[in-house]
Amino acid sequence: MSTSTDTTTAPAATGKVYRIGTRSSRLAMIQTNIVRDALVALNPTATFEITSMKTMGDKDKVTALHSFGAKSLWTLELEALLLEKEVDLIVHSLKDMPTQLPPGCIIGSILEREDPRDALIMKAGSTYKSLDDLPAGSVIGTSSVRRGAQILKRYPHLKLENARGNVDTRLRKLDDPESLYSCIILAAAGLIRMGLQDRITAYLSSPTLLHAVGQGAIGVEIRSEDPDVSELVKPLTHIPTYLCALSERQLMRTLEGGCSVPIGVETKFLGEDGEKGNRVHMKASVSSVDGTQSVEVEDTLSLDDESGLKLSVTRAEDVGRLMAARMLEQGAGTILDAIQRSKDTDPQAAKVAEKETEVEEAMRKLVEKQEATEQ
Ligand SMILES: NCc1[nH]cc(CCC(=O)O)c1CC(=O)O
Repeated sequence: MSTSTDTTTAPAATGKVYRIGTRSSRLAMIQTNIVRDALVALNPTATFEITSMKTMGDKDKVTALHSFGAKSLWTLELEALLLEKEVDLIVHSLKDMPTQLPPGCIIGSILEREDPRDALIMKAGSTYKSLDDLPAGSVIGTSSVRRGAQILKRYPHLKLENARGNVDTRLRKLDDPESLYSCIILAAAGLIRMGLQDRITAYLSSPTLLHAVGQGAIGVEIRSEDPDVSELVKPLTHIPTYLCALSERQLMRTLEGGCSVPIGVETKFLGEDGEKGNRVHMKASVSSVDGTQSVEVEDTLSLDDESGLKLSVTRAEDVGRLMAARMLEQGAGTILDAIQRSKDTDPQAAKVAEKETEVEEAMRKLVEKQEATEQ
């Protein structure tokens, strides 16, 4: 396994040492530095080391894996390091964290969300300003079924083409005069954090495009049996982001039968509002891959339970579960089943299934090893 370690804080004589795991992409490193800087500020005598690595998602160029959202591509090898105590915490884009974490791993903290919207980026030198301006047949670079499905719904005359690679790579491919792309769509959050906000031509949001579950938030994963690290990272949590993220992740958990589907969301924490109490406003959609069918729901729901307990985590998850149930009542199940079937008959499905089996096998070994060390 190729990892690199960089110690930038001088060890304090009495301080503890914590190791932070991350992917090695530029965005992942920027987000890890945000977490480390916040930890250093709160724990000036502790030392934080960063261990970075390439995950399967960084290495594997099989587009189908990504468009199908094969599980744990970005997280599994890092979770192995966590369970083996090679690192004490992992910094992820929350969007890339599966809704089911391996046994022994939990979310320790969710930091304040950057702008969660998607962003439209025109090719360098383009005079077009919005999706509406693009002539029929223009090519949008995206490998995301969520983005593709929602775009096709409103812009059936536009064409989608896969665009793989990290943010810098995708921008380079877009600007290559030889490339087919008129534009690409990326998360605004990544661009903003990388100082590339100048590249954003337009922000996309409902009704055109609902963002991904967890988009724009940073998640910190820790061992479930590590009260010390749990206490360390807890103060980094931004409560409104945390509650919205829990609702979104529960919605996804309830809808997906293990496969990744075009689910879009927009969630807003409305805060303490006198008699109305703490509420969350959620919009959610699920679309067929070609954009011809979709189910959308929207509501404002209370987070205060009957006992008067404020801001309960359980209630946040209930919101997601309830919204998912409403979507299923309105026929989301038919869309989800069709996606599952197309996944099974896709020529690349065998390759995806093979990779998923590999991931599951690796996960099983990891858990077995973990259980053995606990006995
Ligand atoms: N692996 C894709 C990924 N995961 C997180 C981000 C951006 C940051 C975020 O959404 O939190 C991206 C790139 C993108 O969608 O543009």
